[in-house]
Amino acid sequence: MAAQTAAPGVRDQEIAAEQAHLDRVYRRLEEKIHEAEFLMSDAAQRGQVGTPGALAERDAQVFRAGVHLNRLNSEFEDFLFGRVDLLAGKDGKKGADGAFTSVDPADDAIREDATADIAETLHIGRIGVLDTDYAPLVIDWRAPAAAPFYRSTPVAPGRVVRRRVIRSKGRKVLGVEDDLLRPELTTGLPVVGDGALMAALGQARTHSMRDIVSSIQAEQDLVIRAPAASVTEVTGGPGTGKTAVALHRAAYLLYQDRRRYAGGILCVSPTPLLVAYTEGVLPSLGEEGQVAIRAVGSLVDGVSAELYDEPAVARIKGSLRMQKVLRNAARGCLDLPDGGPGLLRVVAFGRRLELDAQELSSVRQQVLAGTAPVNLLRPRARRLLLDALWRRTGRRFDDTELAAEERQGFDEDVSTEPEFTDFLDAWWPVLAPARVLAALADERRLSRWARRVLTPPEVRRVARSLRRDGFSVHDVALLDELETLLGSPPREKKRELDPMDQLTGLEELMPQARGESRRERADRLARERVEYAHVIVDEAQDLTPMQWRMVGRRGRTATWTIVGDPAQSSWSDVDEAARARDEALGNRPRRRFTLTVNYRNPAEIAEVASTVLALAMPGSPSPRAVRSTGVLPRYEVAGPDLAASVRDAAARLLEEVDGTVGVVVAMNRRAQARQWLRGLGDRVVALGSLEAKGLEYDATVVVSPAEIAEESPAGLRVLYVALTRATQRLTVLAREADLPDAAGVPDLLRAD
Ligand SMILES: Nc1ncnc2c1ncn2[C@@H]1O[C@H](COP(=O)(O)OP(=O)(O)OP(=O)(O)O)[C@@H](O)[C@H]1O
Repeated sequence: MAAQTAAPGVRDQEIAAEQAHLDRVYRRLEEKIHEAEFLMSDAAQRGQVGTPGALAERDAQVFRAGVHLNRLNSEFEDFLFGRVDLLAGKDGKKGADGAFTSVDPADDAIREDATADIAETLHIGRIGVLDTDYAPLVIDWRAPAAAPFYRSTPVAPGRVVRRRVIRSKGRKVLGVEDDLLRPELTTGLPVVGDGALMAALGQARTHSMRDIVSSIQAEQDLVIRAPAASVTEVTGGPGTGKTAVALHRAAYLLYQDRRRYAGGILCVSPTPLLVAYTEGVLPSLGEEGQVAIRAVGSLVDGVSAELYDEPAVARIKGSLRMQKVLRNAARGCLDLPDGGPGLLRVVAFGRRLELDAQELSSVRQQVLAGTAPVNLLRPRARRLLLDALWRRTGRRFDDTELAAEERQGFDEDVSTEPEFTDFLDAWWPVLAPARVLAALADERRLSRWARRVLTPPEVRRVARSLRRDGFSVHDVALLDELETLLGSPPREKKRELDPMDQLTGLEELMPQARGESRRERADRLARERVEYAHVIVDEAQDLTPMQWRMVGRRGRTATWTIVGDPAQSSWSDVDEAARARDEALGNRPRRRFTLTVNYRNPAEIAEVASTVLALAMPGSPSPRAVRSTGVLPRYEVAGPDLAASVRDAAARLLEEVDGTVGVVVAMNRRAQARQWLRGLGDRVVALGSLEAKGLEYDATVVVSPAEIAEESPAGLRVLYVALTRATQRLTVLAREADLPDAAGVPDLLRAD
């Protein structure tokens, strides 16, 4: 992109000009904080009165003031980050935010001698700020008028002559980076710096993802602002910004239609590590509370699974075949232990009444003929037992009224007898999903429930995996499926949200009224919520069919944003997963986008990765790396002491980069690798290959590509993920199994 560096004096002048603008913005913000504080305390008093009339007075102005107050108090690092200088617009109409919305320049905006005047200058920031005369001092990055800041390119610049990114800390402007989008014009605008994108990409990484609000690129902006209808599907290779775009889209949707998304946005992430890495992005965009970011192993209330099944087990547990097994198990569990009690004996009308095993079994069959969830069939089981006992009394009445009265008395007497209630509890217990899943750990039982669905070796494997302590990531989808099959007995009614709160969002602004922090409130809402208004799925290629069913249940009426890359899929049966995904999304129309530029890896690393991509998914295009560092990947062959070789490679990278180092090993070496790196500090982390999903580091060590590739049928794709995590440097450590050549390059990574 065109950029040229101006003389230092000009740079200082430009920084001073932006400083003057920022000072003005802060003065205005202080006034607004003052106003907002007054309005909020006034609203709180009305809120305590609690009459509908008083509540209704919490109008949109209060809401906006409160949003400002909350956000302003969040102390943004770079509150004001952008500026565009624009030619006169085509129709000259102003939008709701006071800025011209036309994208094309007016016919006479450019004179014949290629000179032009700047007609409008807009500053872009994390929230909008209007001056006292309603002129926009700062435009919210999500407003339509801010789109040219992101969308214009030198090929299609529209009205934008110069785009500027402003770097500031607190209230001080530190620097500016300009892109000149119409270098052919003479406008008198100075251009400073080498462009914002490169400055952002070159920064050292930490263990938290940063927002990209000041350098969103045109193809990304189209996704972020895509209309919310139905399903937005985004594919793109590693580092193309899919995760970043998905998170910015959540913030955008909330800005566009806060009322609709009061129903919550769920963002499903593959691992807890990726949740921890990304969860700071939305608060930095001024959004917190409405978006729940959850690992796929934490979607079921009260469960947080971090164990991984071996690939062969994961493959079975994730497949749709488990539906049938679980259905059998949910019903079969009623017979535990040992077929359940075999005799019901009660006393009524002074007589002993009994139902033997055979009669009980026929009652059970009759009840199970219904399709309702097992726990919800309990009242029917109770009724049919009473019917059978009543028949045992042999009573007959000609008078139907009398018969009904007698029968009612009988039911009341019998059903409150401890003999009857204890029997019912044992014979038709309220089943919890965890109990049913635990029952599958018994191989004999499982083979009964899995007859003609799983092979005997598969039964053995699954049963064995369920005998260890704790749940695996794949168990969680099974628990959720069981929850549906079993049904929850009616729970205590939750407090209804005050509809007025939802209208004005006041609860979000004043959580202190309930004595809870914003974070506590977000957690509480997430727990109470079972369905969401919008569901974002990150790394969607990894969801197994059973996981798609689980996620689908949380967004039955939602709109969706789904981001992923088939070439990074660690799931072996890609077609089965695609079918389950179609089922979860139904026949909602889909809008598809592809991202093509790799912002993470320098070209030198991307090239090595593309060698593996050609093996993992022949014919799949590699994204284009946006920059090159001139630093080639380093190839080393591990000595007999693998631990020492890994440690040395990591230590060397720690000296070479300022930020983080990730060491990626095959899953079964995870625990070992943590030990190897002990004492090297918290800039370095050890990761199992599946845990590396979505993460990035300044430098990475990939230990034995062959070991990673051979771990599972999807191993080559997992290796592709491992090789694409570094922003600056990559060391590949080969072992014997990698068949390294004389230069240490493993067989799998050789281009020939
Ligand atoms: N427009 C941009 N400006 C600055 N940085 C960007 C931009 N787009 C992406 N990045 C950076 O590139 C890196 C990769 O982005 P992200 O993790 O969202 O990619 P991804 O497509 O999800 O990758 P993967 O498929 O490997 O998980 C991140 O550091 C992100 O901040």
